Amino acid sequence: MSLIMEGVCKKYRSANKEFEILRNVELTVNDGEFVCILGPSGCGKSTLLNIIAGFEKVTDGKVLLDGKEVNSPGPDRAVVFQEHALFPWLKVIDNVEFGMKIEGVSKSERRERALKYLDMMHLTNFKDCFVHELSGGMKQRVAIARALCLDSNILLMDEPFCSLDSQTRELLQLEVQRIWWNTKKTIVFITHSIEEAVLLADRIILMPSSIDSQMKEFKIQLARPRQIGNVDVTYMVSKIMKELKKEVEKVAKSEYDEGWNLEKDSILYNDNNDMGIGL
Ligand SMILES: Nc1ncnc2c1ncn2[C@@H]1O[C@H](COP(=O)(O)OP(=O)(O)OP(=O)(O)O)[C@@H](O)[C@H]1O
Repeated sequence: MSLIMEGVCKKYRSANKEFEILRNVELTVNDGEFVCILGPSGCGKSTLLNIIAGFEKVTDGKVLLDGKEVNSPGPDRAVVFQEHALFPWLKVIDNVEFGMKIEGVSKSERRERALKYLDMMHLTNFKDCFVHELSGGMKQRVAIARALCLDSNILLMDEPFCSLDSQTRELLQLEVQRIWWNTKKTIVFITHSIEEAVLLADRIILMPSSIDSQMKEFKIQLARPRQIGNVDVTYMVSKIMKELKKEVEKVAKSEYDEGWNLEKDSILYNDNNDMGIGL
């Protein structure tokens, strides 16, 4: 399923003030493509994803899924959030079945699909547990299984691994690559981690700090599965890091003062800062 954003603008109004978050966003995600979205904090990544999900309305422009305009949430899009958002009073399997129940999927089919995706996420032995009995990584795997069960064509993921430790994160990055490989779903994935984006994406979109600037795009044409530390991965990470640093610096300048400079003012870049021989 292809996704097209045409001239998308988003403004929020609060206390009689208007805040322009997105201006004339043009974005195409092809059928089966894995796109990661990077950008400095507050640049509008979640807003963009929420618009695609149908949780937020555009102020101007439109979002098309296979040519059909998106105005509200729908079964063609499943979302995985930063926090797992599971129901603590339901068992794992009931959490996974919940979305399908809302959609009116029959009981037997619900169970069949839930077991299939719990198996895919290596959670079969935990299907009868309650949420508090699971680790953070397991909870997020349940959330992914719940999203996959909906059999949507597009999977929208908003920093799904940001609250996990690095080992669990690496495991889930592998799982997501495997799922994408097996299901060929179109995935839009927001992250703050350049490494994560380079490991996962076919294409990375770097959102600018200012709505006056254009988005930048990086094609990641590396063989999979990709590994952190691989020379080509490291090269792409440093290339994108340079661009992201510029955007982060712009945000810092606007939040601190115009004279602020990453190289000059950051303790790690300043030769005059004696941090001791232990560092
Ligand atoms: N409902 C809302 N009403 C008013 N302003 C909002 C609303 N939602 C988001 N914003 C503002 O829009 C801007 C973009 O927010 P958004 O969460 O999309 O950014 P982000 O790039 O995802 O940030 P982060 O990386 O920190 O999660 C922020 O300045 C935020 O305060």
